[in-house]
Amino acid sequence: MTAQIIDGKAFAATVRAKVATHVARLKEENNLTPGLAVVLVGEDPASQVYVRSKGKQTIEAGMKSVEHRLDPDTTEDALLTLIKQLNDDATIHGILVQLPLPAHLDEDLVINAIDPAKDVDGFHISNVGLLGTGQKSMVPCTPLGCLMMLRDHHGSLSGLDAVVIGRSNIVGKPMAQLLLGDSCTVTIAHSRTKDLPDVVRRADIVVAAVGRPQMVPGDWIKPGATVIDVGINRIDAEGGKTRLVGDVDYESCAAVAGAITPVPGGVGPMTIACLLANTVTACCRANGLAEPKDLTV
Ligand SMILES: NC(=O)C1=CN([C@@H]2O[C@H](COP(=O)(O)OP(=O)(O)OC[C@H]3O[C@@H](n4cnc5c(N)ncnc54)[C@H](OP(=O)(O)O)[C@@H]3O)[C@@H](O)[C@H]2O)C=CC1
Ligand SMILES: Nc1nc(=O)c2c([nH]1)NC[C@@H]1CN(c3ccc(C(=O)N[C@@H](CCC(=O)O)C(=O)O)cc3)C=[N+]21
Repeated sequence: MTAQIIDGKAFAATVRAKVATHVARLKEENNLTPGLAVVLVGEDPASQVYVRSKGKQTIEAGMKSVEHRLDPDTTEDALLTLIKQLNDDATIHGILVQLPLPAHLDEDLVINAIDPAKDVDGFHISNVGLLGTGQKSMVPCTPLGCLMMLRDHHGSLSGLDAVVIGRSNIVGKPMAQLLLGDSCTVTIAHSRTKDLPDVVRRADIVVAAVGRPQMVPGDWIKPGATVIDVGINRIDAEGGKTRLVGDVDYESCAAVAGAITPVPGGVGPMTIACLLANTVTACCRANGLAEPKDLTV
């Protein structure tokens, strides 16, 4: 079997077009412009690329984009002061602090200082708790993008066996919550999991969020399964160049899977589209307006 390619890049473009429609409507009817602030501490080159493309796509959707690039040695107090300013700024509806932060900054403390209503990443403890109990929250962008592609491909996910490889707070755990919410039977695997190949072989849905280039080979995949590759890894390529690969070995997995997301062009673009969608949702909630129903389902 050769897997169907799930085109995250094209899907994300349709989400961004809907976002742009809602942004235009908010401007026209309510004189509102959704605003997103991105905070980057330090000079990690990969992070700078993400921040640039988030900023560009935010503006293309008609929204306000604000970027704060801070020195790598920024103090916790200075960062918390900036977050308070953004919390108090009525023109800013979404705040994203790029992770990971430099080691001298307490990530939990910083994330939990963001107003949960503006926490478009969905990482604040209050949003994590709401998601875990099935209540309305801000849903983390990467898992949300994965869920949208899965629902689009499968229709119902009810009763399917899903394995999430990785248990980070930003991808693995919220991904598992969303799959459980859609009535999958969910297994969360991690670095201590026994017999990972056997665990993965049982899955109808495999979500790989490990951070290890091409770690999952095709012979771990049940024939016909759906493979969602969250990994973004830059590896050396021929001619002294580099290229992006995921956490699964694309060629061998695509030969057995029923469907697979590519890297690049899969989960990454959906993450940014969901970030814009969450910002529109936050803007509507902040102004007591009905929130769009067609953005993230
Ligand atoms: N496309 C996108 O939009 C995004 C992509 N990413 C990418 O997704 C990947 C994962 O990111 P993130 O969740 O932040 O990473 P983390 O490093 O925070 O978590 C990695 C997880 O993988 C597990 N793991 C590591 N090695 C193994 C192994 N050999 N076998 C099984 N499990 C293992 C770890 O287990 P343990 O807990 O036991 O250590 C951990 O739970 C990265 O490539 C990252 O770049 C991340 C965010 C967004
Ligand atoms: N608070 C926070 N929220 C995040 O959502 C967050 C973060 N911190 N830290 C870093 C990770 C990583 N991440 C990506 C988003 C989009 C692409 C993306 O669009 N990738 C393109 C390729 C980009 C390229 O060519 O470099 C693709 O996969 O097609 C990748 C990675 C969000 N993250």
